[in-house]
Amino acid sequence: MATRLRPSSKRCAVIGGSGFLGRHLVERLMDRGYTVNVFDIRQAYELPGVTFHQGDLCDRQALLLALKEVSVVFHCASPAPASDDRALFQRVNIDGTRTVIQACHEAGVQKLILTSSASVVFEGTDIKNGREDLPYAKKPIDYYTETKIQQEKLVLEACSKDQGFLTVAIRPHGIFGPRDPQLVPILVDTARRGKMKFIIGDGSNLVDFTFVENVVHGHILAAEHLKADSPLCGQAYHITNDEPVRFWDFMSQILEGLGYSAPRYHLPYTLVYGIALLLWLMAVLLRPLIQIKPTFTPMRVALAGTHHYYSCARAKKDMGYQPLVPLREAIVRTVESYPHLRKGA
Ligand SMILES: NC(=O)C1=CN([C@@H]2O[C@H](COP(=O)(O)OP(=O)(O)OC[C@H]3O[C@@H](n4cnc5c(N)ncnc54)[C@H](OP(=O)(O)O)[C@@H]3O)[C@@H](O)[C@H]2O)C=CC1
Ligand SMILES: CC(C)=CCC[C@@H](C)[C@H]1CC[C@H]2C3=C(CC[C@]12C)[C@@]1(C)CCC(=O)C[C@@H]1CC3
Repeated sequence: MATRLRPSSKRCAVIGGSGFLGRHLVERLMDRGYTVNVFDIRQAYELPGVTFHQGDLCDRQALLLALKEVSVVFHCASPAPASDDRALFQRVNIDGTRTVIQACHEAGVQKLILTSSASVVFEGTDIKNGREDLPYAKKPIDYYTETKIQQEKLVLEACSKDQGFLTVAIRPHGIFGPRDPQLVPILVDTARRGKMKFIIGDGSNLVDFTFVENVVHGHILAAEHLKADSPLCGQAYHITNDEPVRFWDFMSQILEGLGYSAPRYHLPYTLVYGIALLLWLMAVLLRPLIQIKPTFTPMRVALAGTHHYYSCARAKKDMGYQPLVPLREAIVRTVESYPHLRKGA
């Protein structure tokens, strides 16, 4: 058992602090005068004043070193959804999160803020202005999301005012911004391969895309408002840009901003979904012989062709959340941050 030292309320740890969201969070916390420990499986950068602890969050002893004298823990580590590795999702998101909670108890941590996902309620069919009281998806869209559901339940159930251990879950949706290794790079790669010509469905489906700085703002507000007498204890909060946008308009703005053509031709949703399902089945059947990674998975087609946007009224009411960066400015700043992905670069 580690020796308990008195935690300072401005000393925090960011598990997953080398990742896309984690690094933005670390930078903002530093600006706000926090002392930050980063715990991550890799060290991606160096920042004066930040202490790095490299390790696997499933390793309790390694975690304990990073949580010494820490009062607030942000847990935003996860294997990438695209890794499609069931055993890894189970080990890191479920078993690892149990280890994080246990280590927090042992180190005397007072608050745990989990980065969950709005997709925990998404089953591949329309969600319009979804609130946090929607039930968890019975059939989650993929195994990553299934483990995000279990992870969120573990963290919220661990909230105990009696033990002085308070927890809250932030559910962002479609995070984007500078240094994102997913959204813009996938989009540009698809365009460069000549596959961004088609709009799935009629193109009117609304989706939340959330600028990374707004997601960070939601996390810090949650940490600062999480108190024993506050409504945040053991609750989940949607954090979005609060400006649902047509999925295909958003994609087109990013593509055109980087010099690529926007998709123009429409394909029926059911047709594309059916083809994606078929390709996915073939990939599964052929897996022992050859590894195929189709661009059009059923999950991606569902994300691209349905409405999925969420209300953040609860976050506004309980923690005074308002997005700091509007969508238009966020898109411009994102496009400008990827000069190497411009057409012809
Ligand atoms: N990006 C998005 O649109 C959304 C993300 N989220 C959630 O936000 C969080 C952050 O996502 P994002 O920043 O995009 O992801 P990243 O992959 O950029 O960051 C996650 C970080 O966690 C690290 N990590 C993975 N496994 C472990 C482990 N066992 N021990 C320690 N560190 C580990 C990763 O290392 P490595 O890269 O080597 O794996 C990476 O540095 C995640 O929980 C994700 O589920 C929720 C909704 C939307
Ligand atoms: C709102 C939300 C949850 C976004 C998450 C990010 C990714 C899942 C998307 C980022 C780029 C998207 C994309 C497609 C699907 C969803 C993304 C991967 C397509 C593969 C959908 C089918 C196409 O026609 C091409 C798209 C490329 C970009």
